[in-house]
Amino acid sequence: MSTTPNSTTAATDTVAERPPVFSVDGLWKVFGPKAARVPADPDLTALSPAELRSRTGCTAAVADVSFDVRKGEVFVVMGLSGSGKSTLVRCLTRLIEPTAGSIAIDGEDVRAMDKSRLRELRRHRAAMVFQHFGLLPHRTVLDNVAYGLEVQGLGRAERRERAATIVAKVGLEGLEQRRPGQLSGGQRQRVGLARALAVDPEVLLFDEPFSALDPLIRRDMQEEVVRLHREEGRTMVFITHDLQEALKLGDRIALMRDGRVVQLGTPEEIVGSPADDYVREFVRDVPREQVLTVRTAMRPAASADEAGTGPAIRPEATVSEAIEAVARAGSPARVMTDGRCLGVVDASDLLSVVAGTDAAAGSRDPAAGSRAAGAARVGDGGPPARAKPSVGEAPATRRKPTTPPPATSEEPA
Ligand SMILES: Nc1ncnc2c1ncn2[C@@H]1O[C@H](COP(=O)(O)OP(=O)(O)OP(=O)(O)O)[C@@H](O)[C@H]1O
Repeated sequence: MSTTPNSTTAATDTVAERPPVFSVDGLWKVFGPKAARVPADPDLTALSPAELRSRTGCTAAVADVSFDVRKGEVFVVMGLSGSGKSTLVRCLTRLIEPTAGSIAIDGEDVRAMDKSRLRELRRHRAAMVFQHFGLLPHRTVLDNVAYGLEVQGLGRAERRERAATIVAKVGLEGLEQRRPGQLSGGQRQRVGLARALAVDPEVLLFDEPFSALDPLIRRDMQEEVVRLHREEGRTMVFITHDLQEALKLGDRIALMRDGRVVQLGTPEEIVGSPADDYVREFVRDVPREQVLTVRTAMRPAASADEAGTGPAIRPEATVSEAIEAVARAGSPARVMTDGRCLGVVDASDLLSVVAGTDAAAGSRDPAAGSRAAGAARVGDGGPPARAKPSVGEAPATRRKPTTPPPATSEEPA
């Protein structure tokens, strides 16, 4: 099977330049009586959730949401319980029928799909990994993974061979003949993941897959997702209510509140330039130095001497890594790319990022800043602030903030 769905994507491009896989525009899902009148009536759309409920008996679980999920990105939908995450992601494949708005996958109108096209969408193009695994209890691990291939009509020998490859890929080698009841929660989740992967979908949709797992196993699974994404560059949409998980996994995060996307941006944009007080409060306790990059902190070199000496660091290195480099060298560091010095950072620049006293985090980079609020179409405003890792490349600095690689060589690591 092909395990490199994005192998045609140039290794050097950025996520923002890639075509959208999912394109969502003005999407609404309203539960309740005469739901369709809500999106169409400006008087009703202007109401708060509580007012809408008392006036109409309706809940707008998704309210005028627009975004693109781009090829090869991990797109995280984050928000507190009841903010509309599951409803939004279920609308993508019409597991929940939207009330209004448009959804396209690779340009094809999802809302216009007939039953068989929808089945094909869910089976082959956008496979879902659920929190409660959805495994068949009487089947072995191997047969659970092969199940989706059986549904696709593949012969027994071929599907078992393919399933065995995927089982090994998710670290379950040796457990092929066990039944789900004989596995730990983490192992069961791996089977769920393997089953979704087996059909080689263009997009993997994860519905809070790890929230029932204990913290260590959860971290394991997060790393598994990072590894899979690094190796395959598969497009992923990941629901979570956990900010740390969102920051760790997401190339971009859509932060939801009361059915609306209050901000959509890279982890750096969300932490460095919160769109409003709600987001600011949400990210208040995030260690900024582990999320913000030196792009945010750098300033122009004061002299040719400053531009020519000092340790070299990559623009996407975190502030935390830069602190280490500057502390070791005892001098400002140069932010280098392709042998060019983009700027420099000294201890005081870095400290102001940590303290949150830098003028407005992200303001030094014209590409930075929030690009989304409310109903505005989001994510189309050009490249994200942080240099995006290309497909197949590990964005290891952000994802493993506690073990930064040394970043002090002349050739930035
Ligand atoms: N079938 C339904 N009928 C009526 N209201 C619903 C239905 N499903 C969801 N809702 C409401 O829609 C809103 C969004 O629910 P949703 O499950 O999408 O939130 P969520 O962010 O995924 O929450 P959680 O993290 O708890 O799963 C909530 O107010 C919920 O009560």
